[in-house]
Amino acid sequence: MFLSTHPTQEEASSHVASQIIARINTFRPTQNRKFILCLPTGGTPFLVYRELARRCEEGEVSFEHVITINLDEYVGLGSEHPQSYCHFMEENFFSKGKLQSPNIIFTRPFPSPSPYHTILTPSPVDIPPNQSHLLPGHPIPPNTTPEHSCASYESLITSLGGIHLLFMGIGENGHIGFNEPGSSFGGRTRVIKLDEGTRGVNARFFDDPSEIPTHALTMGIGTIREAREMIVLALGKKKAEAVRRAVEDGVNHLCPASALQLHENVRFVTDNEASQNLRETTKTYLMAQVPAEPSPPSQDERHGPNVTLVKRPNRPNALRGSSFNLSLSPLSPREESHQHTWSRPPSPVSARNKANDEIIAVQGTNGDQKTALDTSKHDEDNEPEPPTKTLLSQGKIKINEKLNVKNDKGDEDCQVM
Ligand SMILES: N[C@@H]1[C@@H](O)[C@H](O)[C@@H](COP(=O)(O)O)O[C@@H]1O
Repeated sequence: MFLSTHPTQEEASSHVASQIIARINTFRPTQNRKFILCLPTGGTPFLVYRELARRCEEGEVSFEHVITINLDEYVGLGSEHPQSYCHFMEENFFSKGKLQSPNIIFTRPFPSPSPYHTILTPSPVDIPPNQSHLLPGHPIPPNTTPEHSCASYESLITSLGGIHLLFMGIGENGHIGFNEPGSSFGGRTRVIKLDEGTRGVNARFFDDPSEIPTHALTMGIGTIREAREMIVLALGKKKAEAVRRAVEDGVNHLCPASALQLHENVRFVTDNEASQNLRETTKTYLMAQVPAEPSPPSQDERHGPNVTLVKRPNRPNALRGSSFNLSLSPLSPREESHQHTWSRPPSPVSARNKANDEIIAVQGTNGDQKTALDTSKHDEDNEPEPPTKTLLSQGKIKINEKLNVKNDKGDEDCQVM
């Protein structure tokens, strides 16, 4: 565990944004080698998202080859609800509040009365919409259950080869994601009943207290701990005791964040207020542990030696660097309400673990829904290529792309419609 403390919330948030950007740029993600980034919601990450969007707009980082996976979601709040985490992500990061209409449909749940009447323009964050994944809080996709959605989310993470960087906050009671005190350290993505304390703390976001959900979907602590690297941001004196318990107390189930003490690559980032309960010796030693930063590639290196840097045009995300075309036909109200990124029951899973890489290949079909995964090897670094293409064919969305994948009969180069 490492610790990085900063005088203000702005400086701590900027540091986290810098860390995320450095990891993405050092990784040098490509179309066939995506960077898998897990993201949180809540009040804490707000400034980080603002900073990431600003620096993306300035060309310091691109999310074109980043896949995002969110930590948690309330049960019962539709994507149009302003307090759903889906809505939060659209408003604060994916589209930065610039929602207009019409024409483009998105494969992630979308906070608009009608998904196909909404377009993002012109967002500085260049992440293609089909590369953002959230747990479906409401409505639960057809022919499935919340438990199935959770199992599917686990399969998704596995199919992507695991999470490279997991960024999250911490609850006042020490929760991570929505893993409340008492949660198993080996827990997987699941439905959880919210602690009354958490509901009380989060009541500040709701006009009507009766709307505060009683349950949530959350990645489990076991799922979280499998991320290769984690950044935990804690801001303000209300988090000081949770930070102290997570960092200085023994590892115990009543403080879920204390499980992170056992992970070898976790960085707590705080402002001075959030670290005020830590002993000076703790700060001294954990801050001394911060590893030297690998120098990220320059912009020229990232874009290749023969490419002239051009500021990205001001046009909708979905049209920017998109690798496939979406053709639309109007959806019935029922279909509209089921446009979830992740909406099918778990596929048959075949897994192979190579060394400690946790790269697992998944292949499966389910009726007309297909999961197509590219499991080809990646030459660079002799690492297996993480599967990068998880495509859902659902409702009236047609995905037209030649894929170098195998279908359930083993045929290669199939077309998913
Ligand atoms: N489920 C979320 C967590 O993901 C978040 O990290 C934590 C802190 O929230 P905040 O940042 O608003 O203090 O609690 C929320 O309820």
